[in-house]
Amino acid sequence: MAASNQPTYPHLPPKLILMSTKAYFSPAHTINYLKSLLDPSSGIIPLPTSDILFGLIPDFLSIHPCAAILSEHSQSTSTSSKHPQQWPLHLGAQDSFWEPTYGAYTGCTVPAALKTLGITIVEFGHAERRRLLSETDETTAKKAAAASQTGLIPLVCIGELNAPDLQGPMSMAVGNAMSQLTPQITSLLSAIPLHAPVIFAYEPVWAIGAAEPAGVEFVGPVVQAIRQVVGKFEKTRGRTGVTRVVYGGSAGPGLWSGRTNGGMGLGEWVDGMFLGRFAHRIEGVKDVVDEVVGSMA
Ligand SMILES: O=C(CO)COP(=O)(O)O
Repeated sequence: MAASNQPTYPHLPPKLILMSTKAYFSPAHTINYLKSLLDPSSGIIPLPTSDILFGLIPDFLSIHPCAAILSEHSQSTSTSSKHPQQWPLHLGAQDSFWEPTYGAYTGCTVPAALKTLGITIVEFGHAERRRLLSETDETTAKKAAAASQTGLIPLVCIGELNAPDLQGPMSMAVGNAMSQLTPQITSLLSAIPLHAPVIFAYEPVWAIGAAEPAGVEFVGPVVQAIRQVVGKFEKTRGRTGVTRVVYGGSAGPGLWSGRTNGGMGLGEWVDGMFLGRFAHRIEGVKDVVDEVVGSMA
């Protein structure tokens, strides 16, 4: 019987807490940061990994030593499986090339190489890459397709450019955002295998690197509309893969639970959080983890 060349994918739990260090840290800093996350005194690890995916997405130079640390950590704490999916946190990459495997692609990192290190998630289409490197929906979809074909989970950033006008009707604000988000979603879903899992990171471009995240009263209905676009695609095109939607853009402690937002918690709307600057302090990560775990009790 011919071997199936359909890739298998890591389990995608219902809740996700993801952190990207972008290019903020030196490799030595990232290694110390990872060690702090893993240190029992931080009170973060272990998490119930079948319910929550906790993931760190470091820069490319730091990936190899981070993978070695995680592999060693899981060997010292477990007598059973040492598979990367049993590591205390998932390791992601901030990009990969649109060819799935090795070749003459100077300066590129192919998904096959990432997979050998235990990487499970690859981020694509971040607003910073779209702005600084002219990445488009098309290149994002091509890259995500190559990662999907390799059995990695694409984490695809989508977002509208301008802040909404909240003086007018909310339906209009959401509609304006969706006019930019819908093609970002459908071009991506059209490129990956129908059974491939995907994580969409809804990151309103105007809310990245800001003092405050976008308001829950706006993000909630936008995320609902994103899910409708995905649902329609599933119905009309036969998509069966799991889709999760997380929020990023100045996300930090208090947002999930609503503690800092008059009780309106984002946790009711999204499947997870994608942290940037507010993960730089280990205590901030611990706060967010506690909020997510607390909401699942
Ligand atoms: O872009 C982000 C995550 O990808 C969020 O970054 P900030 O939290 O720094 O806004």
